[in-house]
Amino acid sequence: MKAAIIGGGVIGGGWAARFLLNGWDVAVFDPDPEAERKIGEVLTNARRALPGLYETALPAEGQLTYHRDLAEAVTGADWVQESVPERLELKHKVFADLIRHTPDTAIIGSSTSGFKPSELNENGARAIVAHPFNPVYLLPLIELVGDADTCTRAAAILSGIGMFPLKVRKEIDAHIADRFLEAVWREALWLVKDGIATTEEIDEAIRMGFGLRWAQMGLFETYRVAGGEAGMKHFMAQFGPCLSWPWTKLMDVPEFTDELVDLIAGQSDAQSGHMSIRELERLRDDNLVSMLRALKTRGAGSGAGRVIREHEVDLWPAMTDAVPLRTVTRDVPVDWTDYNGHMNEGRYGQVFSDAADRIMIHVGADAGYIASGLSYFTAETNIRYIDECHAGDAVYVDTTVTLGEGKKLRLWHEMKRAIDGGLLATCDQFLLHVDLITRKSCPPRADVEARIEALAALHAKGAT
Ligand SMILES: NC(=O)C1=CN([C@@H]2O[C@H](COP(=O)(O)OP(=O)(O)OC[C@H]3O[C@@H](n4cnc5c(N)ncnc54)[C@H](O)[C@@H]3O)[C@@H](O)[C@H]2O)C=CC1
Ligand SMILES: C[N+](C)(C)CC(=O)CC(=O)[O-]
Repeated sequence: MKAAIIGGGVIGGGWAARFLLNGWDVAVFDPDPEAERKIGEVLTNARRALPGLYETALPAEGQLTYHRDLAEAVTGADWVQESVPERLELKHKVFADLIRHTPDTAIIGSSTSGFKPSELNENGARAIVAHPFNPVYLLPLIELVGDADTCTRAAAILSGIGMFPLKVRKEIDAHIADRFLEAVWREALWLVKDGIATTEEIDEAIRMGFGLRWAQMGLFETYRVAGGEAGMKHFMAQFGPCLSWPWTKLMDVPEFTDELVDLIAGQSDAQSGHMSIRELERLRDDNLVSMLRALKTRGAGSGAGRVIREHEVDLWPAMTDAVPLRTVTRDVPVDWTDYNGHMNEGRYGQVFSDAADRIMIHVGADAGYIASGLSYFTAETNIRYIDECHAGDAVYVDTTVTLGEGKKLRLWHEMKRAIDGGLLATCDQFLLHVDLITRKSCPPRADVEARIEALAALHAKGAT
């Protein structure tokens, strides 16, 4: 599959990374001579962050090309994403070119933050709004607005690259999410202009409190809980009247005078000017990866964590009866490294535990089997740490079944670096089959026992 990225700035660069790291070929058209360097830097950050969201490897990267000619960039494209600056006349000019050269089968998406499809298509273009959020390679939300059939096709494609398509029912200026962002931005500008708070104090008010709530429950679920046992009706009765008290400046927007711009830019420099934009991006990405990974862990996942869990299901490679078995292929996430600058020892246990889980699934001791009250417990592990590995390293685990006899299962795992096959760690792991009700060891179900014994016999014969 091929994506053409028209405009490779902050958002176009993020789109290029999202498609490329999900295995698409990407062609970029941007007249800025600096575009290639900027996209290269965005890609370096994306490669470090995105694969770490998953417990298994993403597809092999596609091919990235840069083009001086728009027609060449869109040739053979399945998706064309316009991300030029937010000026309607510029978008119209770009669409006029795109309509002439884009294959009829390709979807044309616009990253516009606020224009409606009817405005974008005034001159006969056929674009839909596909509005992403920065950083496009990490945040799943994508607002789709426009022709219903095209949006349905678009949603399937975007789900396939790990995004969360939200179809907007009716076109409206600034779609859904930017209506909120504008409201918050407007209030924040007033608070700075009126000398009530600095940029830093406003950021603290968000990140120390409601910002954390919003990432996992949104607005309405959070307020339902805030209504206590009496719920949403009580919450609305108590806080509804505040809307007409002066708790908000409503639609009144402060004028962007030079004085206000200098005030805000100056405070922002004092707050964050000690870090470069790329450093701030890496800090943001590391925090987002940690938060998104945390949101994956409960049940089927919460909020954006659920989207990553669902995407991951399609990424697991099928397992065959090879000897040894390739049980893990993954990248080391940024939050797995410690003060020594390498993967923490505890995480090796996680990797080998994941490898054992894959063996269990392979022999039929899967989620249904566990729900039936049977499982395996690890009774002993002996890990040897042989070489260091770091955030972003691609690694894999090869596993041999060294014993499969009744309730006893013994596994030998070798964790290796993907780039050169270098041995990173080994693990000798002994597991016992258990009854989850009595919490005592017991023989496996006959079919699982037969699979384990067959695997052990095959592995005893040696590598295929
Ligand atoms: N920056 C943000 O936070 C977000 C921006 N957006 C939307 O994404 C779009 C792009 O915004 P940014 O990436 O922030 O802007 P940007 O200024 O970072 O990048 C725009 C890029 O378009 C290129 N460009 C200009 N004219 C062009 C042309 N005729 N053909 C091809 N490329 C051209 C520029 O050289 C530049 O690299 C806008 O519609 C914006 O509303 C959407 C979500 C978030
Ligand atoms: C500021 N903005 C309107 C361009 C923001 C967006 O459109 C989405 C985002 O990433 O915040």
